[in-house]
Amino acid sequence: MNSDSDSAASHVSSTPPRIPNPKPFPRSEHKRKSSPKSQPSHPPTPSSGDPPITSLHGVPLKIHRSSSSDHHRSTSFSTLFKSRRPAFDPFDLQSIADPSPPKKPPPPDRVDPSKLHRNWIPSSAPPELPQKRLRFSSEGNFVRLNINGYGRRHSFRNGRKGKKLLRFRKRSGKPRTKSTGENEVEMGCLEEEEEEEESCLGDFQMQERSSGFDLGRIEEAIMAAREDPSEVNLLELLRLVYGHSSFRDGQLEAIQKVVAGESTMLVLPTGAGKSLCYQLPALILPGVTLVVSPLVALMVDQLKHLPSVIPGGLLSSNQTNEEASATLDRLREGKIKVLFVSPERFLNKGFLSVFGSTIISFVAVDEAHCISEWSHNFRPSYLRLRASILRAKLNVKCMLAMTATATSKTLQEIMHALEIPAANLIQTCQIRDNIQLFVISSGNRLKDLLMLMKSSSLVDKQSVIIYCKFQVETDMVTKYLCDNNILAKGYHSSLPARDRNRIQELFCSNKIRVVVATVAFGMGLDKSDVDLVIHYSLPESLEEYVQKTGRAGRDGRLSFCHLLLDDLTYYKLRSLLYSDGVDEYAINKLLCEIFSDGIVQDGHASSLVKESASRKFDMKEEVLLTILTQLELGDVQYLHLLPQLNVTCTLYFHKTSPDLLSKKDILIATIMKKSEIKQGYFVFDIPTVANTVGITPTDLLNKLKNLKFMGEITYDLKDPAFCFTIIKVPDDYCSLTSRITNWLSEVEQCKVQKLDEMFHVATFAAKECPKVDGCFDNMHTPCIQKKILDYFCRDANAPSDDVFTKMGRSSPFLHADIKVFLQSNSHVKFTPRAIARIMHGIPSPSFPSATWSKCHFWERYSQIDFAVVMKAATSELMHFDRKT
Ligand SMILES: Nc1ncnc2c1ncn2[C@@H]1O[C@H](COP(=O)(O)OP(=O)(O)OP(=O)(O)O)[C@@H](O)[C@H]1O
Repeated sequence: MNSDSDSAASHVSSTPPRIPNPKPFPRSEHKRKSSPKSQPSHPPTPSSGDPPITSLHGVPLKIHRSSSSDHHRSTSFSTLFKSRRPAFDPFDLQSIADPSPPKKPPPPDRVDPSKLHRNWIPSSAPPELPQKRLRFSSEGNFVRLNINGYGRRHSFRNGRKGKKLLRFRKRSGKPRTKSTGENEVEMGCLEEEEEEEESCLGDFQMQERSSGFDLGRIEEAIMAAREDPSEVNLLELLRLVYGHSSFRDGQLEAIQKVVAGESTMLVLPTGAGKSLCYQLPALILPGVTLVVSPLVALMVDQLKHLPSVIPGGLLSSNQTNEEASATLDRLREGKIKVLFVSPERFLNKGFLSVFGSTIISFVAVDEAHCISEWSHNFRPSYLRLRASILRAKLNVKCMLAMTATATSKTLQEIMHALEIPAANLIQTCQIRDNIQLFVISSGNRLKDLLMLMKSSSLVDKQSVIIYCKFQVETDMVTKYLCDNNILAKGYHSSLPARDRNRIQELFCSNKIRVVVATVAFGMGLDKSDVDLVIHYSLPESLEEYVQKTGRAGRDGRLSFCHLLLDDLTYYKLRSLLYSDGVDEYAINKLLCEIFSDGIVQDGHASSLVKESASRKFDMKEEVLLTILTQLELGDVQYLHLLPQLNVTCTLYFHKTSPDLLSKKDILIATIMKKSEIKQGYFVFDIPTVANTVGITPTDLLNKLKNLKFMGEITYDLKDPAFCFTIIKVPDDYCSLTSRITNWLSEVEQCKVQKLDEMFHVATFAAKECPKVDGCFDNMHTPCIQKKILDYFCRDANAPSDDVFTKMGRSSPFLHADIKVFLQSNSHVKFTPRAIARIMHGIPSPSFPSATWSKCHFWERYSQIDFAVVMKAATSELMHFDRKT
């Protein structure tokens, strides 16, 4: 069964698996075709279009640049914008929404770039014209005011700020070219860049004139707030940059703390304005601000919505080398003030070293609950975000952790990891009081949904999101509504990015009224007037419930959230929570494989091919990654994770014969020695060859890329793998195994408990609420809010109550059925967990649903507690005699 998710790397995420390979920069066909990433399938010919790549401290970079002006052009916004421009087709959106013949649009490539937001992500969405947005209209080149405290700058025609700018520069500790007349001297030194720069300045001044805004005032306000972050000074900056007249709850306090360099924990409800709390300090403080975000889509969205006076950039694992190196170039040139990074980036030594002497003013951790395994959405890669690590590697002293939903236990863990003092917790109520909460106990959710949508109180709601758990459900509900004359669009992560963007755009511009979506919809969605959210499926935790209901009423108007409660969904979700569990013996086997060499060899790279390891140990790839991350970041560091790679390489020679080339190149000689010949081609394992030559697998790949660029070779890569180097071999495998097993099972238990609590709250509202104190009919805002408050504020260290569960504790036929199942599959080796999964209808890597869902017992015991089925399976396996 397909489910959507916001996570690729969290087996402990209560949200389903992430959008497969989300593309931060969907590009035009033209560009895609010429992408160096697309490998020819059979023996490919060398492509002269591929740029030569090398690495700087492990960060892939282009090596060939014809001149510094070329270089500048390749990284400037306007060039990036122009090069991606053809992909954008704003009028296509129009044509969908508006059946009347479209007015003839101006050709896309003639759209005036000066009207585009500098943080606009080309081709992912149409450019928003400045006058349509709340943002201040001084879109453009504010970076040239040198608010970063480093980099080049211009003398402005308004002739302001020369002295202050000079002072920033001294503070940032960057070398200067000359001690006097700095602006003129620097511009003189950079003649080749002058032309481009001047034209940008022209755009900038044109915008400045058209907006009638004096940018000097922003700069003055920044200076004033930097020197004295008083409410008055910060309000002035807020007004100038955002046009808002006051701070919302929690914002001022958070901003003041961060500007003062104090690490802060900020818990504000969805849509309450958390972004502002890192954007304003980023603008005020000298240096770069890193914003860590779990999702590429979220980063892209946040980058797009950065006010243009805050130049931003993005680095994620899914970027092409060109995109990453363009961003790094801009970073080095001081053209980035806020850099969005995925947590995986902290794996990469090259990434860490790229900052060099750049000051990082603070690190903002968005969706900070992902740090805690007790949250509803833990991500192993967030384990890297520890104050000690950030301090040691990046000299970062101040952290801002932000989340919309976290229990006391989760908060405690985040604050511990990021060393945030208890006094610096800023928290407001996690659910906004303009949302009315309804629960309907439903025997037939489809019918009830239709009745709801046609009810007189909801029929006029203009903006509706219906959340489903599974993609198939999304499609089915959409069709049902359409068949019943309610126009709706389905949205899930399997839709092409272009369609997803289009639906989101049309929804945001009120051209689609109803979207039926999985959790993939809503990440970073900043639509203020959603007036109805319907949970077609039970959320997996109160955190998820709060987060999704928070999509409604962001404009403060009264909005409505309905939950359709049915027991079958609860059973299904509860079963699925057991799909990540692992047995102690499987972890032991995995550890033996990871440490199979038994010794530590400096810099020696090992790998674990994801698919085969996953099948061999019957563990999902996400679980494997979690265990590896624990081995890196637990109490003892056993290994160091390297970037993930495709490790099997098939080589094709083109210009020079293999023998001749191997005489000239030691790498080719080693490859030939270490290769197997398959169908006449050399096939080798990248880490093995890299270890023999004494380089890292990433460096080896870069060398191959160079040879490819020279036309000597082409190659195919396959077998995605986790790569790592061993730092320490465990002294005691048994205790390490049991520690990891216990930890994973506690995490699993925690997730089950969260679902039980959600179900309990919904069931109470639907069936037990005495309907006093404001609750009536299906409206249960008071009682649900009270329970949510209890849940989030519960003492972190108090033993958790045994939450009521509806799961059956026994069944008269369970043992007999397991016996029959074992007899009819006597040729297969089962573990108790594997049997229990089949009885609950949960697929696993070794027992996929394609094979096992045909079995008579598949899902038969999904209403009996998983632990009970597993216990019965253990007992039957012990007594099972394969010969009978
Ligand atoms: N002080 C303010 N006054 C008026 N509007 C504000 C203020 N602060 C933020 N906003 C607006 O509130 C909206 C939501 O802000 P933002 O996206 O930062 O919320 P968020 O808390 O990050 O939400 P989410 O949890 O969904 O990411 C934005 O449109 C923003 O412009």
